Amino acid sequence: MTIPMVSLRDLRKDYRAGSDRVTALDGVTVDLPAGTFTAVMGPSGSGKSTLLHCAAGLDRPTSGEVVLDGVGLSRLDETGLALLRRERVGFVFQAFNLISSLTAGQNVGLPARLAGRRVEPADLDEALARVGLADRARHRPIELSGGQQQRVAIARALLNAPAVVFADEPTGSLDAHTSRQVLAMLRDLVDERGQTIVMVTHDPVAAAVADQVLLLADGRLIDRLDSASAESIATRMAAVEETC
Ligand SMILES: Nc1ncnc2c1ncn2[C@@H]1O[C@H](COP(=O)(O)OP(=O)(O)OP(=O)(O)O)[C@@H](O)[C@H]1O
Repeated sequence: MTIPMVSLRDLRKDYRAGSDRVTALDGVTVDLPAGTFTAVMGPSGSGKSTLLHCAAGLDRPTSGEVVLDGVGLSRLDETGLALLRRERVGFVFQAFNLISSLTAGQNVGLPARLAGRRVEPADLDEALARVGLADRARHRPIELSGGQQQRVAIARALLNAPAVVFADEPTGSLDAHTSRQVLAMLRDLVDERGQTIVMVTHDPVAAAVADQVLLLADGRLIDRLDSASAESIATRMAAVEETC
């Protein structure tokens, strides 16, 4: 039996804006097995980012439970959550969020240094080598292409050997060719290192790289596609958009 790396149990998230209440997640239950690549798709406002944020311990659900790498997040206080995010979770965002005055290597090591940890140069070199940028450690972000900058951000996310990497539209600001390279690299991390990845995307081509695609609509998990092609994902998405 495959052990889930991330379990979402009846996850619900309500936001209050004045007297209005928005239900962003409406009872999502799903297991994401270790060493698999999951894409989260759905129309705008369907709850994708909310799901990612709750699953990663960046936000707390209104009710329900997240179990990440065996740890129930509801029993952690804010310090515990911050520690879990730092030690067990890697983040990759659409905007690469690199510091322009620092080299690629320094960017990769920055979160660990800020957390007060000593970072060995060999670990930085290895993290950059893993994303194919061994020869770019001393380059600043402006001297790197968009795809290379995103790979630096991925190396940064991998430095602590996180249990799960959460990626929010990681290819959203890349062209099709560069996007394919970054996706292929994420796929390799899953296949060769057993990394667990959860990625929010609007792009069926990106989602097709995943092992499973979770489809959200109105905060509910309405479908799960396994090893689906970009065409079948696009067709299913179009049908969902039509009914929304
Ligand atoms: N901080 C907030 N306060 C109030 N409502 C919010 C807040 N964050 C999200 N929402 C609402 O919750 C719902 C889900 O939002 P979410 O950002 O998770 O959707 P999404 O699927 O990621 O959308 P998109 O694809 O457009 O980024 C939306 O109706 C949104 O307006």
